[in-house]
Amino acid sequence: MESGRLSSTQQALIRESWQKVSSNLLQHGIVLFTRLFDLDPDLLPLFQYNCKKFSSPQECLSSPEFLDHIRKVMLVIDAAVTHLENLSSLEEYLSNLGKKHQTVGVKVDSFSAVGESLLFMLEKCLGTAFSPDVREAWTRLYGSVVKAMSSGWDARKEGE
Ligand code: HEM
Repeated sequence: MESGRLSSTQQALIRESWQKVSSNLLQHGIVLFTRLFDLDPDLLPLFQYNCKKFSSPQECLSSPEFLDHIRKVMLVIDAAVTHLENLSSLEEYLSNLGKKHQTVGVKVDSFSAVGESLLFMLEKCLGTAFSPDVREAWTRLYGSVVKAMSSGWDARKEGE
């Protein structure tokens, strides 16, 4: 995860745009995950707490355990924004996080829908301030996070 891939201008754009999102992480996280289930409803069954499957995205989005997952996701992104200049310090944590997601049945491919949902949420939050340059900066940052998480995947277990 080379922070060199993000220019200092891109880092500034990310920090500035995240300020608005971080004023209410949960609220914006709900926008992200609502979009994610629209894009890929098949992700819903991966979220089970006490072995109970949700019957609809709405039910999932109102469960306290799932709201906690939303907070967890947003805090990981927040940590990436805080460590823009030294993203490699998060590499080991993210690789382990990837491993955990493989264990619960997530496929690496599903992270692209998460990325699209992240951009959707940012656009909703920022409106016209979500310029092509801001989009490009976020696409790069998210790409680095996914790359680090994917390094935790054991290719032999994929598809099991
Ligand atoms: C395809 C999308 C995803 C699915 C289906 C998914 C699913 C899960 C599940 C089932 C768990 C375990 C239960 C729980 O803690 O709620 C979990 C844990 C977690 N997820 Fe995700 N997740 C996804 C994306 C992400 C992303 C993009 C991030 C961060 C960038 C993330 C961060 C976390 C964290 C921090 C935990 C807690 C890990 C721990 O207990 O140490 N998840 N995820």
